[in-house]
Amino acid sequence: MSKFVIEGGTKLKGKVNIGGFKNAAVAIIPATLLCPGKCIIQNVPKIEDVNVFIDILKELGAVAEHIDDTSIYVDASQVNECYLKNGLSKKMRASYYLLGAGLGRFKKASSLLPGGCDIGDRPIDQHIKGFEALGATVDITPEGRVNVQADKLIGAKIYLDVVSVGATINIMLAAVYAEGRTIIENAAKEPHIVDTANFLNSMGADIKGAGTDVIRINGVKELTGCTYKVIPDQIEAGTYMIAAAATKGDIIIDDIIPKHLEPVTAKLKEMGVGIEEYGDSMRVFYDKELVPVNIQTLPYPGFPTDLQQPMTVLLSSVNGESTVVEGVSEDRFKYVNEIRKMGASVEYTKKQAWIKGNPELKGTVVQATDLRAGAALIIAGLIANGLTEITDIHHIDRGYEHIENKFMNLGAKIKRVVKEEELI
Ligand SMILES: CC(=O)N[C@H]1[C@@H](OP(=O)(O)OP(=O)(O)OC[C@H]2O[C@@H](n3ccc(=O)[nH]c3=O)[C@H](O)[C@@H]2O)O[C@H](CO)[C@@H](O)[C@@H]1O
Ligand SMILES: C=C(OP(=O)(O)O)C(=O)O
Repeated sequence: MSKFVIEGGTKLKGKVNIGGFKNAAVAIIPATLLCPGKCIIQNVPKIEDVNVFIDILKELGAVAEHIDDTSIYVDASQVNECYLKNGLSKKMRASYYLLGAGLGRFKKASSLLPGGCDIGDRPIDQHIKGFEALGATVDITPEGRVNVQADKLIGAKIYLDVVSVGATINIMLAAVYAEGRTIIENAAKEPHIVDTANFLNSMGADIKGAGTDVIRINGVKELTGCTYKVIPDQIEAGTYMIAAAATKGDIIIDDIIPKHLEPVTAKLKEMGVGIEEYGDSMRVFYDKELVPVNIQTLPYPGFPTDLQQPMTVLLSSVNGESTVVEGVSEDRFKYVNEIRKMGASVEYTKKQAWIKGNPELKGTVVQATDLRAGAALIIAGLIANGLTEITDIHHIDRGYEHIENKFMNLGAKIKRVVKEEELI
C-alpha cells in the first residue's frame, strides 16, 4: 500500500490549476449510456473514479477511452443492456447512476449497491422512490444487487423527502425518455446538477430548472452524441483554498468558477483569510491572524459537506473555539480520531464537532479513512511539526488528480512512497 510522507512547515506559494469536477464527471460519463451516438467529454479529471467508470462502460460493451490527457471518447451504440455483472460498482458511489441511465435507455438495469466514502448511512430510497414514480419496479436482492425495470416510463411529479444530489441526477437520467413531463420538487441545486442537465440538453434532452429546487423534464424520443466540457472541481479548488489559509500561504487558484465557491469564500473571509477574485481564478493569501468561526454544512448553496473535513483541520489550527455542524452527511467526523493523534483538540458526535484551536499540530502516522479525510490529513501534515505519514491514500486517488504534484508545485514537501510490490 502506498503512503504520503509530508514534512510540515512550508507556506504554500505559486499557482495551481484545477481539474474537472469529479462529481460532475462521474454523472456525465454514465449519462453517455443514454445515447447510441458518440460523445466526447472534455476536462475530465485524472482520478481513479473516472478510470473505474471507463472500465464499467467497457464491461457493458461500450467503446470508452482517453483521447487525450483530459478528454474521453464514449460510443455506447453497441451496448444492449445495462447489467453490470461484476463488483466494479462497489468501488465508488456514483455507480448508482448506471441504474438511472440504464432504466432510461433500456427500461432495465442491474448493478450492485454502490460503494464510496464511509461517511455514515447513505441510503438510496429517494432514487428508488423516483424510479417507482416513473413506473419502474425496483428489487434489491439479499446480496445487494439492485434490479430496476419498467414496461414503460411515464413522467410524474416527484417530491424528494431529503435534498439528494444522487437522487436528483438519477431521476433526471431515468426521465429523459419518459412519456410526458417529470417534475422533481425539492431537487438538489449543486453545480453538478446543472452541469449534468446541460450535458443531457446538449444531447437533445429537454430539461429546465436545474439549479433551482424544481426541475422539469419533458421526455424526448431520441438523444444524439455531443462534445461537452465538464465544469471545474469546486471541491478540489476549496481544498487548495483551505490549504493556503492553513499554511499561511499565498496562492493563485486557476481554472475555476468563483461563484461556485461563494460559501467557502465567505467563511474564509470571515476568518480573516485574504481572497481576491478574478474572472476564472482567485488569489488566496494569509493577511492577518485568523479567528475561529462556526460552520454548518448544508446542501448547495450552503457550505459543502465535502469540505467539512479540510475546514475542521484548518479550524483546529486557529486559536479559539469553533463548532462545526454536519447538516448533510450522516456520520462524517470519524477522521477526527486521526487528527487528534496529531494534537488536535476536537470533541465530536455524529452531527457536531467542538474545536479548541491548537496551532501546534505534530506529525505522526495517520490513516486516510475516506477521500476528503485524506485531503484534510494532507493539510494537517503541511502545518504539523515534523513528519506525517498518511496511509490508505487510495481513497485520495479516487477524487484528487496528481495531488502530491500539485502540492509540490506550491512548495509543499510531500512525496508518495510506493511499496515495492506495487511497482512489479
Ligand atoms: C458522487 C457524488 O456526487 N457524491 C456526492 C453526493 O453524494 P450522494 O449522492 O450520496 O449524496 P446525497 O445528496 O444523495 O445524500 C445527502 C444525504 O441525504 C441522505 N439521502 C440521500 C439519498 C437518499 O435516497 N436518501 C437519503 O436519505 C443521505 O443519507 C445523505 O445523508 O452528494 C453528497 C452531498 O453533497 C456529497 O458529499 C458527495 O460527494
Ligand atoms: C463523499 C464523496 O465522494 P463519494 O460520494 O464519491 O463517496 C466526496 O467526493 O467527498
